[in-house]
Amino acid sequence: MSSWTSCVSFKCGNSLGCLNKVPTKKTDKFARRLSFFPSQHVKCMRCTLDTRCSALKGVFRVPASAAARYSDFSSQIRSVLGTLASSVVFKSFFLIYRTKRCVAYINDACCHSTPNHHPENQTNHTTPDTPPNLYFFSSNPYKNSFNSDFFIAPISFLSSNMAGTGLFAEILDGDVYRYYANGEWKKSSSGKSVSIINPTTRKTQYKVQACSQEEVNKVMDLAKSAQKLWAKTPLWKRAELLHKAAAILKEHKAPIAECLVKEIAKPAKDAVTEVVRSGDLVSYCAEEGVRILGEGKFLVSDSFPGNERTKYCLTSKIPLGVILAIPPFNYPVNLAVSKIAPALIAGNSIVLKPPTQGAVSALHMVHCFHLAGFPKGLINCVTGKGSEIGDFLTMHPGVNCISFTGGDTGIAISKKAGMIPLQMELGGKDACIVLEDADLDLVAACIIKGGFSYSGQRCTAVKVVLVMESVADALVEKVKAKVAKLTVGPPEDNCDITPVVSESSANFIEGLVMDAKEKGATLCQEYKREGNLIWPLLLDNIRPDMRIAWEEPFGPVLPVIRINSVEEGIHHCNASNFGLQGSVFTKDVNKAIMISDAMETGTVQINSAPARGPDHFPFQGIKDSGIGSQGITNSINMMTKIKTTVINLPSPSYTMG
Ligand SMILES: NC(=O)C1=CN([C@@H]2O[C@H](COP(=O)(O)OP(=O)(O)OC[C@H]3O[C@@H](n4cnc5c(N)ncnc54)[C@H](OP(=O)(O)O)[C@@H]3O)[C@@H](O)[C@H]2O)C=CC1
Ligand SMILES: O=C(O)[C@H](O)COP(=O)(O)O
Repeated sequence: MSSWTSCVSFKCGNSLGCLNKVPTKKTDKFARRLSFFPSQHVKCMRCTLDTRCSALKGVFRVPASAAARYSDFSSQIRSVLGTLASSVVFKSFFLIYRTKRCVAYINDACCHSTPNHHPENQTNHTTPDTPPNLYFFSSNPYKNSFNSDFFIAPISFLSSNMAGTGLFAEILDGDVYRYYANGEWKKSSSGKSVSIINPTTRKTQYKVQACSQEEVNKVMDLAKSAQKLWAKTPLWKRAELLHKAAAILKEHKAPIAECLVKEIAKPAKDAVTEVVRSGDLVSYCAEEGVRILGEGKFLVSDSFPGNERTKYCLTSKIPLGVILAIPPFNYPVNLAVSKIAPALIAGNSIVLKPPTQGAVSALHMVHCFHLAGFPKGLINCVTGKGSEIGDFLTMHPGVNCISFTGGDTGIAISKKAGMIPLQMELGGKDACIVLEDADLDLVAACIIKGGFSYSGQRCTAVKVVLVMESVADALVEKVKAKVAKLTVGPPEDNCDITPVVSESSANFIEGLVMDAKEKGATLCQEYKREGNLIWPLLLDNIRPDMRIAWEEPFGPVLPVIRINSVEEGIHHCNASNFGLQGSVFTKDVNKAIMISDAMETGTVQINSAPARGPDHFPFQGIKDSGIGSQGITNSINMMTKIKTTVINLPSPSYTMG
């Protein structure tokens, strides 16, 4: 059976100007109306990232194996459109219906060339590679020049826009995504899969292979052999491949972003940003690697007391071997490439274990590296639940270094791992100390961006505000006004606040809110939750006996503690078991430096919210927030070891050195 996935797609764009405003909810309803498709065969792949009025707004995918059943759907789709037309909310479909030119093409490989020069219609609409049963239905917004209301979209149009199709089709086996080993996409012999739940719909969105321990063993062997050859590959060639991977990644930002929207409910625009940022990180890493790995050290012996210059010491950085990379759900692409790219440029191989929520985004990203042409076995990606294969991976004797980002799991890993270098980026309770002289408008803006972007699910999110009592009322009012403007809803609609990653996460956040409420906190907004969606909430008058004063909610709820002195703020910050980032807002630079010195965190931001980026800045946590430092340069260095060669001379030489 061909691995092609057949498609039924529609556009709700036309040249009459109303369609860009059609809320995506309507496309969902439209999907449901197509009830003649059994639900297991239909996935609504809303494609709202592209805001052109003519952009593809919805695609229904039908497995090739089931496609034959729908060969008579043309008349049915017409009748669905007819029904929809009776409803004013389906304005766009109404317009389409009124034209009565609704056409569906079935197995139609005929050519509808597009004479006009609009960029969208530049592609050749001949479909010689059309797989059997490719159904495509779409309105043509440029009917004046095209002289028809519908056209067959080229395969390439779909390929570059949808997860698991076109170039990405080979990573999917039926409805389960494959894992990647030895340069091939594979099905696990375990016969088991792991479901990925869409945080918005709370239904299974994707499935990935549950890799077995035997498969992990095999992957480790492959990675070990591939690394030996890769270490002998010239640095410029390693860099060249990384640049290629970066370009492919950025070119395919749309399907990867689509996965991020579906798997982790990242707002669509932020999802695209994550992919682009990741491509940039990979390129920067290639350049930085060429610079810093191209240099070594030359030492002479006579600088140490009692020595003549009879020894020349050459130092260089060599790879560690196999790097195990484990990123968290919230940046499954960016925090994966921040480990993969430094590892590869430094001559290491990679075994990636993506987070379950985010695994499909990561698999698409890995495919971009595959397409770039890296040697077989150098990059591998095993999927499965961390709770099931995590220990086996982290304690595997084939692993030479672990680069992990996540929560307390990292503390447990550090206790179990062998004598290998560890890079741990863990949780945080990033405090924001606000002094009396601070620019409160700036503070309020930073608190909103820092505390609520991606619904607070960032390790660097502002997680507690420590504000001087004298300005607390004014600040709380300003933040409240901004919270009221945050949009709440599905990630497809680019809302500011989207559902948190899981029901258990939402329950945990709710527990923190209820604890604070019972102990007398002031809820500045009404607490509201629907499924995994929690409305943004500012909690004022938080006291140290409340859990939320210390625990990391990883959600859109932000505690405010009123303080009476700077020392009180510093004390609260330092009493935390976390030490990732902190920030201080004041116009007095001397005070800012003093406070920065006193805060026991890896980074202090002066007059801005905590942030990891730009990605070449050093990034580290102390205490329970981590071990070691990230950031491109530090990660490359961390993934190497120093090798020295000493040339012993028969007699002192002062000609060199
Ligand atoms: N300091 C930093 O840079 C950052 C820290 N974080 C922190 O991460 C947390 C949220 O991320 P989240 O993904 O929930 O974190 P988790 O610690 O739950 O998971 C992180 C990764 O570890 C895997 N994992 C789970 N159990 C094991 C195990 N026994 N052995 C090995 N790997 C395992 C997970 O896989 P699976 O999904 O299959 O369980 C996932 O890939 C927050 O605390 C946040 O602060 C997040 C981003 C950045
Ligand atoms: O995982 C996280 O939370 C990221 O490290 C945050 O990155 P950012 O601060 O650059 O968004």
